[in-house]
Amino acid sequence: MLADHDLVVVIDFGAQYAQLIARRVREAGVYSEIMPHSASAERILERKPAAIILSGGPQSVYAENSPHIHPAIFDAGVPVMGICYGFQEMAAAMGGVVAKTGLSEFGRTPVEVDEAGALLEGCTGATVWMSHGDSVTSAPEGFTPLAHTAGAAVAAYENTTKRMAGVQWHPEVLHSDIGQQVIENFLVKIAGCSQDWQASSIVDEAVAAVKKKVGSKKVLCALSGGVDSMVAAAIVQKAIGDQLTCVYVDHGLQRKGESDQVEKDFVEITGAKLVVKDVSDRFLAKLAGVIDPEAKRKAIGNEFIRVFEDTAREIADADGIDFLVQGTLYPDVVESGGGEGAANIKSHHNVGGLPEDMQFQLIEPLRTLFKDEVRAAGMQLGLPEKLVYRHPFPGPGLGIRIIGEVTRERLDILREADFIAREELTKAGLDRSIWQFPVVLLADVRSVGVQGDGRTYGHPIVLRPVTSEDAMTADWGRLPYEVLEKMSTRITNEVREVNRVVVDITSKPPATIEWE
Ligand SMILES: Nc1ncnc2c1ncn2[C@@H]1O[C@H](COP(=O)(O)OP(=O)(O)OP(=O)(O)O)[C@@H](O)[C@H]1O
Ligand SMILES: O=c1[nH]c(=O)c2[nH+]cn([C@@H]3O[C@H](COP(=O)(O)O)[C@@H](O)[C@H]3O)c2[nH]1
Ligand SMILES: NC(=O)CC[C@H](N)C(=O)O
Ligand SMILES: [Mg+2]
Repeated sequence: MLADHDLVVVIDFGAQYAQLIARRVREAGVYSEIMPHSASAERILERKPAAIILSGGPQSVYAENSPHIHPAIFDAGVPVMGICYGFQEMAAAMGGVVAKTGLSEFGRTPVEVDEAGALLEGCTGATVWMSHGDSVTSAPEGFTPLAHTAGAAVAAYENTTKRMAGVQWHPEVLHSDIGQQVIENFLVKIAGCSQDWQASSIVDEAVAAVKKKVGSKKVLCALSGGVDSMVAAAIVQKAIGDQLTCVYVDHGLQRKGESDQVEKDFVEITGAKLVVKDVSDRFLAKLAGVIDPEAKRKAIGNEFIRVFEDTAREIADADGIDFLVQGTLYPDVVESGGGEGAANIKSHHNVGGLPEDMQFQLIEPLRTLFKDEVRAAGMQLGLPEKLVYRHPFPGPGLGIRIIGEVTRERLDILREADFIAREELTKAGLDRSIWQFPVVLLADVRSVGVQGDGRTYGHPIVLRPVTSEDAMTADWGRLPYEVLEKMSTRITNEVREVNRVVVDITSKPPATIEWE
């Protein structure tokens, strides 16, 4: 398949962003795949890579048992780029010094360019996205240090003779200026790759793969009304038509108006079969007394599957139903610890929250993709823009936006506050500039207020507007003060139990988008 194209191998050291690196390389017109750091040097070199990129990772290169690449990789004459942990790994392997300096940097960081070289050509300074605790304090001999930040004495280096280079920051994330440029500079100027690869249609490949896998069997699709499952369903419907039945689970953790909209919009647009399961009692019973976020996620993930199993039994013919379609995306997989050696950040209900005894074979046509790639596929499939650009909403819904136990009463409070905040966002015309807008109830926190000349002892609501491209990194959304004021006034006036509204101004990292 790749006989005519250069291949860039991304070595995954347990990064949150390995797939994102591969994707940026593909965006630069060079085909790219990921391999685990545990792959042997022979296995990697057998692929005849035109270049290798070493990803970031949670470990420290000098620590015992930290992951390493075989030194043969650095001697093979193949161009290598290191990113974050990979940058530190390359520095250490080539004779530089890596240390914990006590100067961590997380999120937006200004970088000063000392000498642009080939890697940073044309750049004098930039704002980049950092996420590190260790630093390269001295570049290896023969490597030119190119840049520094307040917390990283050497933030970039290159050795054009050896065709090696690296950066401490994350050029693969959207929030780094000159990110794509740095990757392209490495690929083209340092490694000499040809930019002749084009992503063939994601949709056509996925349709063919589903046809082959399913044959004439019946398939169930978990449909949430969100973009991902709608695109997944549309792909499967294109492949196997009315062998498909969609199931929407109304678990009582939805936002106001959500359930009606799913029934109306989806069936109208696709004409697919839809079963709606009204099971809020079941979910609330499973969530009673549960406070730990991971326990909540697992309880919800389990119950989802139990409902799908019940539905499969109800509608199956003699053959039964073996396949379950989910709109899982790559961020769901990697955050659930599904990347090679990746840390478990949170168990997404559809990946890490699935029960161990699940009988279904999963069909997840979007599992290696990111939200904006899915949106592009949705537009290509002819789905309406209004639905394709809906804000994402997590499967566990308001259940992970109530910090504390989930009860009906608390859900009602949050549902109202969320509705007001979203209504004001839409009125202000900001739906497209804000990527997602969680509204969170701090149910176990109370504070004193004065309302109508009397004392109140109510709950705070947190507004969490964010900008992002793919949920892997995010910045806090700068809502205009007038809009925030309107939200705050309306929420405290209209939702009796709330007497305080606060805004979350943290990027991801260090925070995540959701609070649990
Ligand atoms: N209420 C629900 N009923 C049935 N399936 C669901 C429900 N909520 C989530 N799912 C399943 O879990 C998957 C992951 O949920 P997620 O919220 O990430 O995706 P989505 O809802 O399809 O898209 P979006 O990210 O835009 O909300 C969905 O694609 C869908 O397959
Ligand atoms: O379907 C889902 N099931 C889950 O369990 C889940 N947890 C987080 N999210 C969504 O994923 C994106 C990244 O979220 P975080 O920054 O909070 O990890 C954001 O868009 C979140 O809303 C989920 N979606
Ligand atoms: N994001 C990373 O790759 C981090 C690398 C290393 N764990 C550090 O903290 O410096
Ligand atoms: Mg959703």
